[in-house]
Amino acid sequence: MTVEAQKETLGFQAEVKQLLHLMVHSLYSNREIFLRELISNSSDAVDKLRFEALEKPELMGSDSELNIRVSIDSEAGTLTISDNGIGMDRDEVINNLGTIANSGTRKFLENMTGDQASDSGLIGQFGVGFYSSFIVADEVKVITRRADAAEDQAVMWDSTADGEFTVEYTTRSSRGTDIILLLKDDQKEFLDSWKVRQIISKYADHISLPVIMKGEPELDEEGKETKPAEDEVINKATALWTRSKSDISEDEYKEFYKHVSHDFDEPLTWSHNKVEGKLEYTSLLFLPKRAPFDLWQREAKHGLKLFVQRVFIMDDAEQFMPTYLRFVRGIIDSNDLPLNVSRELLQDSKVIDSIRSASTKKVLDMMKKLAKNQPEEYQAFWDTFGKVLKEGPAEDMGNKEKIAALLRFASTETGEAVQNVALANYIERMKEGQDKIYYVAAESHAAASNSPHIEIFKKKGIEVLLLSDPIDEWLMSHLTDFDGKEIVSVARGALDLDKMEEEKQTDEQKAEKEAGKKAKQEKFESLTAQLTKLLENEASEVRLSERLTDSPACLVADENSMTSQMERLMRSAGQEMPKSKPILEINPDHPLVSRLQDETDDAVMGEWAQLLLGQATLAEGGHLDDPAGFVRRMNQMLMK
Ligand SMILES: Nc1ncnc2c1ncn2[C@@H]1O[C@H](COP(=O)(O)OP(=O)(O)OP(=O)(O)O)[C@@H](O)[C@H]1O
Repeated sequence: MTVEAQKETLGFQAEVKQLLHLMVHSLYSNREIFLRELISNSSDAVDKLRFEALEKPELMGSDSELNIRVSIDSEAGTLTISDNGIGMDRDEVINNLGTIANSGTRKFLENMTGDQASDSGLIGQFGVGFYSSFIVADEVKVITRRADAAEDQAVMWDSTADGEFTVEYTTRSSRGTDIILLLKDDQKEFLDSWKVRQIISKYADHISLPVIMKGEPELDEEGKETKPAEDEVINKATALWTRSKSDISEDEYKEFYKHVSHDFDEPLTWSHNKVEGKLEYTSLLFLPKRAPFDLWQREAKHGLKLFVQRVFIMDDAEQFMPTYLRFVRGIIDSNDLPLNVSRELLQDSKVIDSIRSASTKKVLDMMKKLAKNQPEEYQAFWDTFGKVLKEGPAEDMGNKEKIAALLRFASTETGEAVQNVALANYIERMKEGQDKIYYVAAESHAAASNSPHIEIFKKKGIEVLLLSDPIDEWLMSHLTDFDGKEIVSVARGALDLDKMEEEKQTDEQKAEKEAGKKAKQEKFESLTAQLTKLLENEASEVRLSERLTDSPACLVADENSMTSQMERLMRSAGQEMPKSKPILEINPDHPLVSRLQDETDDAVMGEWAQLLLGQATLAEGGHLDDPAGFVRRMNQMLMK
């Protein structure tokens, strides 16, 4: 059958042009990676073929020796990477090699500033893939025939990266893809067979497919060929995870990570496990160093690569990792799942549940080990992924204690905004008689560390964890204790700090203190009652505070209700929330409050009540319902 070529010229999507330009300029110093990317694509294409051939063996046909071939034509100045994988049809060629399908990547590119220096740093954050060919080539031709194509029908794609590409029909004798690179004048080093071999061993040892090159022919003294060149397999060509751990070098693990994750950077650490017994599977799990650009996008893909008996089944099998570990990359190779397993089947399978639960534990253990043995690396990891890990206690009750041990917080003890205090550190430093872990949550670190709620804690030298990530209140609502110690907000309920001291006190001292407290209560009884009445629409109660030393007033939540910080969060997340009434606590030792004792004018008292409430709201980062009214009252009082 002859097919008309039907040649058409198409423009690259704007983002592709941007990407090409940026890539050629920013990856120049690392240009040999184009070979890694192309071999990686070929390996994926062969994986896809194997998978599709499970159902349709005719796709494999007689050409079942799957491999990748790299060939050099010094005269033509071309380097060609060929595979006998799945191939592409015309539509696939146009979509895959002319646009960027991933909406996350597109959005990411839209955010580029156009400033080469700062954008260069960003480019490594997502896989550069096929387009990296243009770092070394002036022109790239792709000839590809899909495994299910009619007869020898193939497609040729051709571009010089000048904003356009052409596609036309052509022929290819068998299924698969050739990527033909016409090397730039100053990139002829990639025509050197020795150099290319070196790069292949460096980047492709972990790939299970053989990467083949032609060797040199044997010549006699006169230069006549006595034995033709033979095929040589350049890489180790066994799936890395099937090899024994002691055989695999650190560099091989690192390269494998780059292959599965499309990350440019090395991984932080990894865990390679062969599980035998009731279930048989291998897992190889990596913690990345750097957050992927789409860590916070809901639709972002995540999960592990799934293999069944060495056959690639799918990417992004998110069923193997809980959402709070969505940054983990790697593979699972199971011997127990059927080869025709589908995403739907993964949803409810006992095998998946056990692999997921064991792998989750492995990851948590890997983090624990990192925290213990390489605290600096762990800190960097925490700074990058801590906010994600904080989703853990709510999502995974079973591992709550393990996750809690991995959490890090800012604290009054360090005086810094860095989150580097573990709950275990806190417990070690607890005061004699202290049985609770205290925290304050606010909108910013500054608001937390200057919060009136922690004044008494500072005075008594009791450590308070300072929480200011939006997720913190949510986290704490699921993390009510650690290592047998209750975790409590200093902005909720009554404080019982006195109990701590009471143990050391004589009965007389206790009685004296109790009497002092009682006297104060009585002295201020009518004031608190009057204020409670005046603020009946805004506060559930006005009472004397035990937490304040410097500020005149603060708001506290009742033992069972949400703190105002939590309410604000829920509202900003679009939740309808009835406004709950907080308790207003006033400081009997503050001059402003003692002066109020003498106030006789009811109207003035009303203004004072509003001022106290207003400043307590502001001090914890809240918003006033009537800010102009507050300013007016304040100015009035100042003038007096
Ligand atoms: N050798 C090949 N055989 C078949 N399809 C291929 C081949 N090379 C590329 N493709 C197709 O083109 C698509 C785009 O490739 P490209 O390398 O740009 O991105 P990717 O591999 O999807 O991801 P990344 O950019 O992270 O590498 C691939 O997803 C694949 O569908």
